[in-house]
Amino acid sequence: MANDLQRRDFADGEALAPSFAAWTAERLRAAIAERGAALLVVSGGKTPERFFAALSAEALDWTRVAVTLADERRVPDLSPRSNARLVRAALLRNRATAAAFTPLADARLAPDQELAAASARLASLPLPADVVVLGMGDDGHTASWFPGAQGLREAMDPGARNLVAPIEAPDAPEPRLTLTGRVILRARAIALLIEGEDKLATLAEALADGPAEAMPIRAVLRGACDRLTIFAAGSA
Ligand SMILES: O=C(O)[C@H](O)[C@@H](O)[C@H](O)[C@H](O)COP(=O)(O)O
Repeated sequence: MANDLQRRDFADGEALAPSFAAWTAERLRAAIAERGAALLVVSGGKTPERFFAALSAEALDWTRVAVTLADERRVPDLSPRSNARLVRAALLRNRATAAAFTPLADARLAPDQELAAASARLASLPLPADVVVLGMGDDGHTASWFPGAQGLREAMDPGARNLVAPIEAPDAPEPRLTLTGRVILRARAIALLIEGEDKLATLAEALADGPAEAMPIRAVLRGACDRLTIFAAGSA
């Protein structure tokens, strides 16, 4: 139930980042202690950069941490819109240099081959994910679960047949790959990172009644509420 959601509020993104990094690191340490490995799934976009910087400095056995992406745009590796590029530049540094990063997309391949390769790479990771970090767009999308996307219902399904799904949506500037509900909604812990008044308003709207297809973040708010923590800041 939405009322049971765990939520931590901060004045701004600068105050949020170190607490969120400490929270994430604690879960990764616990996973390593429990099963000798940890899987961290992160989102791209603009918001997580400060969090990535704080997390990269956390002391933990990064050699045992696998990192992958919740979604990726179908762009060349060096494109400023590549989420892999952001992760390499902002997270895989300092202590986190030792983590093993598995990118999702490979825009050099034909779409079918790219999807097959991404699915095989995902299947080789130590699932279930210990922490999935999600963002949210102003339209209520999360990962690449966009309103109006073809195949959205299957992508959001915790029982989805596949771990990875291709997404094309009217509001997504380029084709994408996204993890499905089978990975995201079955994670041990999920964190939703929300910064700015506009996104807080979008979140309030998503918490109200309405179809998940209209605001896909609802699939997370409803389908993983027992494992979800919202990290929210009024300004970036
Ligand atoms: O690759 C992506 O676009 C994301 O994974 C996406 O789901 C993102 O988290 C939101 O769009 C928020 O993005 P911003 O942080 O840029 O607002």
